[in-house]
Amino acid sequence: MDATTLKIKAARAALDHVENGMKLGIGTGSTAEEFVRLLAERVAEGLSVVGVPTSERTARLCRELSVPLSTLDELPELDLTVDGADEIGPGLVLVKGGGGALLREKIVAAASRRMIVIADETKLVGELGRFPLPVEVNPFGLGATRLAIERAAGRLGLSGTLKTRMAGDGPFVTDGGHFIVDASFGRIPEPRALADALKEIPGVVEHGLFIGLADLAIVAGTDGVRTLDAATHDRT
Ligand SMILES: O=C[C@H](O)[C@H](O)[C@H](O)COP(=O)(O)O
Repeated sequence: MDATTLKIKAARAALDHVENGMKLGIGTGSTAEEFVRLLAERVAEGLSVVGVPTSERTARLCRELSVPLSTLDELPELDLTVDGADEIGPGLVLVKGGGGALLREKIVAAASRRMIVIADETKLVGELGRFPLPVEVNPFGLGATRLAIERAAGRLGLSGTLKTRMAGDGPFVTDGGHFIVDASFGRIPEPRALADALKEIPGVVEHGLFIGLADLAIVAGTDGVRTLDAATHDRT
């Protein structure tokens, strides 16, 4: 079974949690886009929902497919956010931001009563950190911020390459006008400690560690679709 088929299976299972009248946070990335496509089919059949997109890319797709959109200014509290992830670790701690949308994704997830993460089984890991951790930074003082990230990680026993994400000839620029530093630590045994340390650096706008935000993970594999609960990170 190819990755796209698995992403569609996870997205379809998430749709079962969507109810008429819901205010939805809508994630970013290839898996979230499968969810948008399926959601659009249901909307065309009469389902009434309104979505808050987590990126301009997702907003464009929603508009193309006639999924009604709003903003967190109009709807500051959402019922459910459905989004993908780059890694899903124990306790449903996530690494996100491979598509550069982590800041809006985190704001939207935090404004939602529930967050469901959807993924194919390759995203499930025993320990986070194989996927480089995206850190969104202010362009001002980039060099100093990179050094501060390196030192903060070092104090936690972490080392690795930091790369400013590029898009063509220049740095990749997020929807919020920031840069992304991808930090390849290889392993993140203490996500909370790293998250706290990163948040103390003034140039860091946000990081891709999502802790205590996901309630449920729907993970599709060749053996079927599993639902993992945040409390147990186990089959429910
Ligand atoms: O910034 C992007 C997001 O965090 C995505 O949800 C994440 O990168 C997973 O994307 P995909 O479903 O394409 O693997």
